[in-house]
Amino acid sequence: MSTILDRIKAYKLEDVAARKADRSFAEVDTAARAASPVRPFADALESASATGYGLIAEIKKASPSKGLIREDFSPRHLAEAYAEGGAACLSVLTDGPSFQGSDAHLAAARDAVSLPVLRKDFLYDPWQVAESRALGADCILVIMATLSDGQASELCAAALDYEMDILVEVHNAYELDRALGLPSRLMGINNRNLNTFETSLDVTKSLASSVPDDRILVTESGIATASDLAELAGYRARCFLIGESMMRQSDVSEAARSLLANPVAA
Ligand SMILES: O=P(O)(O)OC[C@@H](O)[C@@H](O)c1c[nH]c2ccccc12
Repeated sequence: MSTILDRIKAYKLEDVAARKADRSFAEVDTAARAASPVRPFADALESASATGYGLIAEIKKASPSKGLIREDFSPRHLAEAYAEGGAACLSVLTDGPSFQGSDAHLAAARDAVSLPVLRKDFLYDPWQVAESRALGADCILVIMATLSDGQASELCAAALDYEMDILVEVHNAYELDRALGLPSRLMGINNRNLNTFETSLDVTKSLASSVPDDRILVTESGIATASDLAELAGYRARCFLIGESMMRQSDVSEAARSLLANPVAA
């Protein structure tokens, strides 16, 4: 049976082939090298989480499991509101078919603020890393659940060549073990299984102790309340990637601010 992730991968590979046919690597690489300078993503999380929490606030309109999440959707205004609420970094969905995202959302959000930005999409080909940088992205996502070790290494090498940061994302011990061979400072534990879209904070609780101390642990998905953050902080997570629960509130500044208000001591 094909899973949600299988379906996404199938259309994404077609989409990438079409984009590559349209624009040579040389062209996109030139645009990447001329783009607005990289903003340090991992550094921003490291410094925010030294005393408080490091929040990666996500701009996401819809998802495959929930459908439309937020009607009133201006990436520029949302970026400003998140920055004002204390987010350290932004994450912007650029996938259209499943998340109603777009490349323009990322460009608009990044242009509105000075925060570093993660391109939240499904990357398979170094060409997409160049494209991400050309759009202004400061960090890419490397999803172990959908990549071979070789593909993951290639994506990381391309990101490092542009001096971008890399958020490697894992969901189980096997993926974590593979991810530890990659040159990334950021280790994301996705609480959501991308094949079934089932979400449980227990995923972070069970994997966190296997993440070496020299990696910045980021817990991702399904996080809704200040007590979720406090509970996960008990498993040494101090950086949080949060979308839906804030996107569902009318005042996203206040949503971010209240999650960050009372961090447990580091
Ligand atoms: O909206 P949530 O449950 O707070 O989750 C945010 C983020 O972790 C989630 O959007 C995500 C994590 N990894 C992904 C990979 C692809 C698409 C989306 C994601």
